[in-house]
Amino acid sequence: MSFAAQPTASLFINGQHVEGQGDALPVIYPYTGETIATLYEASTDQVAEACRVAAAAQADWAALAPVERGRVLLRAAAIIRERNDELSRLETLDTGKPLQETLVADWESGAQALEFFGGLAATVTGQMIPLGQDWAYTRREPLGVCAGIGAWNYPSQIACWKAAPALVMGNAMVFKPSEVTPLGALKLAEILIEAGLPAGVFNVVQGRGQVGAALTGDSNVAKISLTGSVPTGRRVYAAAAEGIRHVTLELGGKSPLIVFDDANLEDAVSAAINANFYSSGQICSNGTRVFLQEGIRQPFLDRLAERVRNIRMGDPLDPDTNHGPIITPRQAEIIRGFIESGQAAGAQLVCGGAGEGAFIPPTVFTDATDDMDIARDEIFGPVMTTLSFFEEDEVIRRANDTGFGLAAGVFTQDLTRAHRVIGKLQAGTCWINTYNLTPVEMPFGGVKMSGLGRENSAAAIEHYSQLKSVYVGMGGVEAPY
Ligand SMILES: NC(=O)C1=CN([C@@H]2O[C@H](COP(=O)(O)OP(=O)(O)OC[C@H]3O[C@@H](n4cnc5c(N)ncnc54)[C@H](O)[C@@H]3O)[C@@H](O)[C@H]2O)C=CC1
Repeated sequence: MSFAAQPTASLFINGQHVEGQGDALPVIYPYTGETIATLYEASTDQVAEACRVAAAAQADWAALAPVERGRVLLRAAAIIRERNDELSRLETLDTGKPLQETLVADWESGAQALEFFGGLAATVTGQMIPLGQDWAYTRREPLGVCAGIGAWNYPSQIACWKAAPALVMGNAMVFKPSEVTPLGALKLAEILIEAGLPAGVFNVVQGRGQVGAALTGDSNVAKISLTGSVPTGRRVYAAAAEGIRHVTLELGGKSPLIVFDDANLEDAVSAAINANFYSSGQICSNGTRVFLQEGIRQPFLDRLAERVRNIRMGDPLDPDTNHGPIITPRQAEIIRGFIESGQAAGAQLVCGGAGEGAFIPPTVFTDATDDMDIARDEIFGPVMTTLSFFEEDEVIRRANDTGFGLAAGVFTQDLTRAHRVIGKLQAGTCWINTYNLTPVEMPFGGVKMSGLGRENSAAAIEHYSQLKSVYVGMGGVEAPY
């Protein structure tokens, strides 16, 4: 491959590239199955060293004026934009996602987070609380060392979404990307140094689950922010409890997208495509349970099947490709298992199916029922399950009948119904007449099993800081004796 994916070394600690002392971590390009780089996991000692270094660097970083910290992030955002082409190619090699997507959705979204929090830095203030003669004030202070742990579907975006609010509030970070997609975070570390971040404030360790577990349990770590599956979230939460550490959990989902009879058909179909097939369906907030009101059901399915024929599946580096391979053979096998189980349970395929090798085409099921696995479990692949409904109350009840609560969408032209239904849906991130737009200005996160805390927006500031209250005595002090 002409494009060099092999990084200088696997880890980034204290501003230096450092080779990992653990097991090998091959980086496989999902399209060809070719090993494009070999990295090495961090040893337990190296994880501890990264956390120590971060703790040592954090105090001076926190002592800077917020506007100075913000400036570093703004410079990093500018560097990312200058190098977007090169970074997006690397992201495509790391994830297999079409260049058409990575050029606009991955590093660009990361740059927006750095820009947003960089600009917000100087606006974070405390409160002055009058108490008669005395008064109190609050300070919003950093937590210390934050651990970031990422999933493989948006590796660089996830790294930026976690680093930006953490760093701007004066924390240091040790980030562990997914073992499947380790490359982008190393680029972010280099870019932040180039933008003026002091060495040690942002560090990268690599490895599988046990490296994540070591990070989660490190005594220097004050907070863990995980993007991953529910089972991993449960483990991280339990480990965090041991040290009473803060957590943000961005976990999985099985989100409803409800299309009423009066919806704009073309928009609803577009949204359902975006909500199920972008990134080959490997998106946590996807609206994979598409509830269709009986009157719009058939026109919707017909138009969807027609539109899906325009898919261009193939080489992710080809600028015309809009549907890439599945991240790993193992994930493809899991997705195929769900497709088989849907068929065995009696659901009908409108289009798609098992596909071949790394590719699974956009797959749509109809005649599904709420109790089928394809309607209950997160598939994390390009599989849409459509379910029909008649009444508003009925669909709200069925939409909420899940342990997950990440996202939800409603399509209707009836303004009052849109807000009424959204008000009753148990989901952290909702859309009306669109789907899967996650601008940095809007809080993002889930309820129920889909997670805790919020990323993006000013809401994220609260999750990367803590309040100190200061009572100021202005008079004498009385005592009982
Ligand atoms: N809500 C959100 O923002 C998002 C959620 N996700 C969810 O992520 C999942 C897919 O990503 P995967 O990488 O397969 O998830 P995963 O849960 O297998 O792994 C996530 C990360 O956790 C690490 N990890 C594994 N065991 C650990 C442990 N015991 N302690 C600490 N870290 C550990 C992994 O190495 C990886 O870096 C899906 O469920 C998806 O819904 C993905 C993207 C966004």
